[in-house]
Amino acid sequence: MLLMLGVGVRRSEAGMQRRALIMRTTSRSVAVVVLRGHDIVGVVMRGYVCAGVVGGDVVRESCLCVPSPVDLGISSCRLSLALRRQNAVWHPRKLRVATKYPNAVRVFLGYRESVAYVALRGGMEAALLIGAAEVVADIVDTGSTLAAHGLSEVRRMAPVTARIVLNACISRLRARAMRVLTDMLRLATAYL
Ligand SMILES: Nc1ncnc2c1ncn2[C@@H]1O[C@H](COP(=O)(O)OP(=O)(O)OP(=O)(O)O)[C@@H](O)[C@H]1O
Ligand SMILES: O=P(O)(O)OC[C@H]1O[C@H](OP(=O)(O)OP(=O)(O)O)[C@H](O)[C@@H]1O
Repeated sequence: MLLMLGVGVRRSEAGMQRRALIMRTTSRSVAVVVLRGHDIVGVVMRGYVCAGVVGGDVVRESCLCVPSPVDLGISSCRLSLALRRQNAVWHPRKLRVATKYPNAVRVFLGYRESVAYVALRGGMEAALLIGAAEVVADIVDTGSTLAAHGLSEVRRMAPVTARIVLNACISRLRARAMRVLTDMLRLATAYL
C-alpha cells in the first residue's frame, strides 16, 4: 500500500469496505486483491493478476518459475530446522520432517531417501510433541515459538523476506497497469 501511495494510487471509497477481498483504487488500471500467501505465486504466474507481494519462503516452496526482481527487505525471518531439546526419540530408518515447506526443504537436504516429510499446514511443533516427526522445518523469527515448545534451532537453511513477484507476460498484455507497476518497482528499488 505504501508503494502504491508513493506512485499516487490510493484506495477508493469503495475499496475501504470491511472484509473486502478486492480493493478498488483511484486508478482505473489498479486494484488490490487479498489472497492466501500460498496461492499468490500461482495466481500471478497464470496472469490473473500482474504482480504479488509474498514471502520468499512461499516463492521457494511453489517451485514455480515466476520473476521475482525486488526483495522488499521486510517481514524478515528464516527457514530453519529444529529439534526437541530433550527426550528426542529417533525413528530407526527414516528421519521425519514436519513442515509446510516440503519442496523447499527437499532442495536443501538433497533428495535423500532417508528423509520423509510430514506435510502439515501449521502447528508443526505439535508433530514432535506427539511423536509424528523428529524434526520441524519452519520459519523462525525471534525463536520464541520454538523455545515455548522446548525445541532448538539446529540449522538455518535460508533467509526469508517479502518479495514482489511478477507475471512474465504482463507488460505486453496490460500496458497501463504495467506502467504503474514499473513506477512502484522503481520506487521500491530506490528506497531499499
Ligand atoms: N514470525 C514471522 N516473522 C516474520 N515473517 C513471518 C513470520 N511468520 C510469517 N512470516 C512471513 O509472513 C508470511 C505469511 O505468514 P502467515 O503465518 O500469516 O501465513 P500462513 O499461516 O503461512 O498462511 P495462511 O494463513 O494462508 O495459512 C510467511 O510466508 C512469511 O514470509
Ligand atoms: O520465531 P518466532 O518469532 O516465534 O516466529 C515463528 C512463528 O511464526 C510463524 O507462525 P505464524 O505466527 O505466522 O502462524 P502460523 O503457525 O499460523 O503460520 C511460524 O510458523 C512460527 O510458528
